[in-house]
Amino acid sequence: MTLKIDSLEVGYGKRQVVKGANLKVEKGELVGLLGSNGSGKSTLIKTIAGINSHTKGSITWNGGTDLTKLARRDLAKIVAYVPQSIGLSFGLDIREAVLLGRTPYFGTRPRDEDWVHVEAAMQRMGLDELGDRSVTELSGGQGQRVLIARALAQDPEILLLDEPTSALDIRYQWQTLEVARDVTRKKNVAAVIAIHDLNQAARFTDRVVFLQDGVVIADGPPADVYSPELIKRVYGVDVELSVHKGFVQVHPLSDREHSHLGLHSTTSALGHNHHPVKHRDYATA
Ligand SMILES: Nc1ncnc2c1ncn2[C@@H]1O[C@H](COP(=O)(O)OP(=O)(O)OP(=O)(O)O)[C@@H](O)[C@H]1O
Repeated sequence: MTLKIDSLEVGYGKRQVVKGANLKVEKGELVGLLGSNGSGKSTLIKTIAGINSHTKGSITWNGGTDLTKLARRDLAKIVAYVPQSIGLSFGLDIREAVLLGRTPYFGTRPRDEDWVHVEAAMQRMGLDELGDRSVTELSGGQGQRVLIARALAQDPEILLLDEPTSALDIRYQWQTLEVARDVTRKKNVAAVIAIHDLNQAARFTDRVVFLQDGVVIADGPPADVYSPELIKRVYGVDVELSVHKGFVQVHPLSDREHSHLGLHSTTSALGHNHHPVKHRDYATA
């Protein structure tokens, strides 16, 4: 089963933002969506989630279901979306806010089964102690964890996470990425995560996709895709790469280090645990 995005075009008014993007995500795969600010990551994710509409191309699931044609309730049984910002409803406690993830499944009243999903999701996100607190009392990071729990309670086939760790402290950043990876694997979910931290993406995702100006310019496992040339092209930053505990890592160079090492060096300066990475070259657009 595959989420397939073909030649997708999305804009705001006359301005095109996603300009013919292609992407495939298999069940059980966590794909990191990378790219500079404004490259179109959120727009792409929101379009898959049915929030933005596209002007051209297609978004299909499982060999032919056109996600853009599904009724909202049916779409919500397949796709869960964790937005960048909080925007939680007033007057709800945390448990009720997480229960919103179950609304596609029940009629007027939640069933026992729905509460089981709610409690499990709250526990996963470390919210079980906070269940009765009002969502209006939460810190930014706690609110973000509620949104992730709501998406987990939804028990989706496709999980879309838009920078879910941006408000979290390091413990919950790692916990969230671990949960995203575990849910993807154990529940066989197709997951896309927009993320800025290249090193966390390398650590937790199966594949990374770089978006530049609304177009996918690189797609593959982080160790194959990351290169100083690509990162310079996307972010305008000189970096060197290393491998730490089996994961490719990116180290931005200061001007001084940069002139010392020379342009586009892949030589690690970080000691025994770090080894230079071979990389592909990408043609400039
Ligand atoms: N609601 C909107 N109306 C008009 N333009 C928008 C809207 N949302 C986003 N844009 C524009 O679309 C472009 C892509 O924005 P988008 O939020 O998709 O980028 P992004 O890659 O997610 O950025 P970031 O890394 O900063 O979150 C930007 O130029 C942005 O100004």
